[in-house]
Amino acid sequence: MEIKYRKWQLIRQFFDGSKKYFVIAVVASLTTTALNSMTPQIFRFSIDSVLDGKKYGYLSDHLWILAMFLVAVAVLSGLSQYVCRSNTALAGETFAKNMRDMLFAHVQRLPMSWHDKNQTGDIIQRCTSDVEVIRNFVVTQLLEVFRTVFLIVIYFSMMVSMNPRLSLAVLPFVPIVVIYSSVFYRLIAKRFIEADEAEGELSTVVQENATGVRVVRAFGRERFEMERFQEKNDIFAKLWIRLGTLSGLYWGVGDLITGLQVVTVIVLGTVEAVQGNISVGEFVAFASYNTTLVWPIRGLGRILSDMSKAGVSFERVDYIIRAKEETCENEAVEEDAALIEQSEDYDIRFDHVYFGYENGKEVLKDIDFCIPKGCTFGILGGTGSGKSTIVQLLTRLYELEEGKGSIRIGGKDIRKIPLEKLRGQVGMVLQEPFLYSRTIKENIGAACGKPQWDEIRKAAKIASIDDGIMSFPDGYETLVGERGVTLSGGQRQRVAIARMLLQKTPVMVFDDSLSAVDSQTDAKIRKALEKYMKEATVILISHRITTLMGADQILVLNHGCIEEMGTHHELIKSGGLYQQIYEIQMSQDDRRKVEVG
Ligand SMILES: Nc1ncnc2c1ncn2[C@@H]1O[C@H](COP(=O)(O)OP(=O)(O)OP(=O)(O)O)[C@@H](O)[C@H]1O
Repeated sequence: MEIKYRKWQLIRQFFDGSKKYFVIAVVASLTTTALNSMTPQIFRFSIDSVLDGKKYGYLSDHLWILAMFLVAVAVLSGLSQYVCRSNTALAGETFAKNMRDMLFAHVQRLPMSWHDKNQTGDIIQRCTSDVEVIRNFVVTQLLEVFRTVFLIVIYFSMMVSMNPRLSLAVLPFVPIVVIYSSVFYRLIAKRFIEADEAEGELSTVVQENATGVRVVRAFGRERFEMERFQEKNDIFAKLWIRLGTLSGLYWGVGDLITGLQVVTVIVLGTVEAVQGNISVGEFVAFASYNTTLVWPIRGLGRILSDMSKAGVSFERVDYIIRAKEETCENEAVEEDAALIEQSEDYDIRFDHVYFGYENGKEVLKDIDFCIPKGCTFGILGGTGSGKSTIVQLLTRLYELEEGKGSIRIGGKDIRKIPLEKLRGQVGMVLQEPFLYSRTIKENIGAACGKPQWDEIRKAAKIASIDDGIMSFPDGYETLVGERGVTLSGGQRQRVAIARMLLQKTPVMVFDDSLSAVDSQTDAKIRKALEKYMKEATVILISHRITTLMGADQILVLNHGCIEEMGTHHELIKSGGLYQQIYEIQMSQDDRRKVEVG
């Protein structure tokens, strides 16, 4: 009950701003139906007047009045049809726009753990084709339901007024067709779910191949990917063929029932006419109402079957909407937000932190350290040791469970800091940074409101990418991505560093973000950064000891546990894991150069 109410609330929200168009469309549609119902009556009067010149007195002598009526009905019907269609389009598009806006805003706020579980292709499909199915049903088909019910009532009243007995013969066909349609609807609903899911899987394969085209080519996986696509495509096609066969059966049986309805009226109507219980004009009008009724009743079946599609699509959209946004829990009190903004103290403290992703495996165990404000803190560790997880927890991309330790910035538990404020304090450059398909200038300024041109240039210079950008014919206006130039891994990382520098956050995280540049450029960037970030707390994650050795403190992670911590010299002296990695990474000559330097 509560779920139904929630869904109803949701539909009402989608209807915001489009209700009046919908109401106008319904009124116009009913007006058209009422006007069209007059046409058979005009035929009836005309035919009976021709056959019996005295039947309708004055009207029988002036048939041109009926002709004028016919023209007036046609004009008014055309007008109301126009009003109906234009308002249906307005209602539909406003409704769909609301849905898309709401979905997009919600997806933006869903936690990383939700994104990990859901495939991009499937999310896209839910936000596009499913929205379209719902729009079509709620606006176009719901309108059709109103029109059909009104049509059945009004046409049937006309038929009863002309010949109740003949009307009784038609009556049983209405529930038969409606019941038959709803049984079909139940039958087909499950098949639609399967077909929709198959479409989602197909979209995912296409999306993965489009984004990972380089990997596919580099590993010669075209054949494998084609087979994978064909397999999904086969399943998809088979499901739709099955649906098509079922629909064919539905329409075939439906045709038979409605054919019987028409035949019944013609046979019984002829008998009634011969017996003089119905005039020829009335019989023609009756047959006309009956034939017109057949299709809308049949259409009800189609709407009901589309209802199953819309129901499935609504479920799929609601799956996204009901997912909890990341700000829902632990929403902070405003005072805490103000405190963190005013605070001069940005010490970062991990207090006995334990963490595992949703698959259950514990990734971090008893992580306990403190980074004093203004410090440069290095994190070294093998692949999968949990380095990125540490910084993802710091920015609450993943939430720490209650009782599994705490993380504090400036003495405030990060769960008590509103996400926007927290992420406004911690800038981050990832190992594989994402760049938008926009110009380089826009990419660098993306994290900042309205950056000045000289600030953009300065950030690019510190990140050692200014020369590279200026070497492109369009300089900073060069488009990046699918429609523009393809930047190398190192160039992308440096553009992302410049973007983060513009944010001017008190805490800066470099998550293996110099991995794709050579050692010399790495050193050059670090030197420029040192000068720039005097006040900032810097967290450097790297596999490369040369990147980290200048840090004030270095934490060595091993399988999610802190192995050791200290300055470069302390760690070398201790003869532990750090020293072993150092030995492996440095040749004798390198070591001498570094140590002397
Ligand atoms: N979103 C996720 N869902 C489930 N497991 C994850 C997720 N992200 C990382 N892991 C797992 O957590 C562990 C630590 O990953 P993490 O990315 O923190 O390691 P890392 O030290 O940064 O590795 P690398 O140096 O290769 O980037 C790995 O075993 C990884 O498979």
